[in-house]
Amino acid sequence: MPEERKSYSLGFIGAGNMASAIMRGIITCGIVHPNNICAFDVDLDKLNRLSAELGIRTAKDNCQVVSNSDIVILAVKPNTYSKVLLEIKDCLEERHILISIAAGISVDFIKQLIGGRCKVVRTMPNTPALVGEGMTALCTNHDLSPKELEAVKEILHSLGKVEEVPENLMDAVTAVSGSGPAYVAMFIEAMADGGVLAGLPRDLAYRMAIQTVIGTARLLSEWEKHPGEVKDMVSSPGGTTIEAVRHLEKQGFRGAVIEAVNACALKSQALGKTINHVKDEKTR
Ligand SMILES: NC(=O)C1=CN([C@@H]2O[C@H](COP(=O)(O)OP(=O)(O)OC[C@H]3O[C@@H](n4cnc5c(N)ncnc54)[C@H](OP(=O)(O)O)[C@@H]3O)[C@@H](O)[C@H]2O)C=CC1
Ligand SMILES: O=C(O)[C@@H]1CCC=N1
Repeated sequence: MPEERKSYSLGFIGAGNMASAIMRGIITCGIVHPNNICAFDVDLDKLNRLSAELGIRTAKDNCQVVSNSDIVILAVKPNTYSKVLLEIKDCLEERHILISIAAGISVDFIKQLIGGRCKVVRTMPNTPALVGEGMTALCTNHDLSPKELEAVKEILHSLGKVEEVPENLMDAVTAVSGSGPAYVAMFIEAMADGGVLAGLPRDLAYRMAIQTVIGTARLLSEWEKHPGEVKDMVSSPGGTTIEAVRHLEKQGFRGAVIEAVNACALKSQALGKTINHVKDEKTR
């Protein structure tokens, strides 16, 4: 549907896991043509493979990504942000919108490094963007014009659901939706392992565990049920489920998840502090 495609061009600095998930989401949804997507990655093999697969353009360096784009997504690891921002600073113009997807990095930090040369938006996407079921948090931002905000939201909506949150919640968001796919995948793996222990063939155990998570998530989302209500619906008195629930409680299942999410949020916070510290040293 070319008529629905937008005229803005998108640039990616870094073409790793999250960049490729976002690109695939956007291209599948059809809102930006691959010809209007340009990327650079220091790992040229990775960049060229992705370009061959998705039909996106490649740049010779990060500055060329910026010059070729209206909206630039910074998809490198948080500890590479300072280096890349200093590298692209002089290529940035007022027309550019820089989208950060990094854990722990604040809008202020980015703006300071680039000397406020363009608008900056902080987001936290997640990998289910690959299949259009992403959850992206977007920081409330008063910098952007309504039209610019609409363009950014359109890109994020093509990846799945979007929630606007104040920036002070971004570490918690990272801990729930940003990193969450890893915990859910571990749960599915463990559930399938349990199934194999009980005699199921491996592939059948995975299919059943995956569909059970998809189905339960849809039930919670579409019927707006409380999770405890769904647990109660499944647990017959003296039955099989309550036996499993008892074991999960005994092994500290919920406590382990709560502690893991909290540790992740603290790590995101600490990451931000360390990086700000490094930046202070550099610019002193
Ligand atoms: N993975 C996830 O699920 C999520 C990640 N994020 C955020 O996304 C960002 C990227 O993470 P992720 O995709 O997992 O990381 P990856 O390591 O998969 O991707 C980063 C890519 O950037 C490349 N790179 C390193 N230095 C430069 C440079 N100077 N210029 C251009 N490219 C460079 C890396 O190459 P090389 O490997 O050779 O160093 C790598 O290919 C992070 O900030 C993370 O916090 C946010 C939400 C979810
Ligand atoms: O593990 C990380 O640091 C990134 C941030 C959110 C998901 N992955």
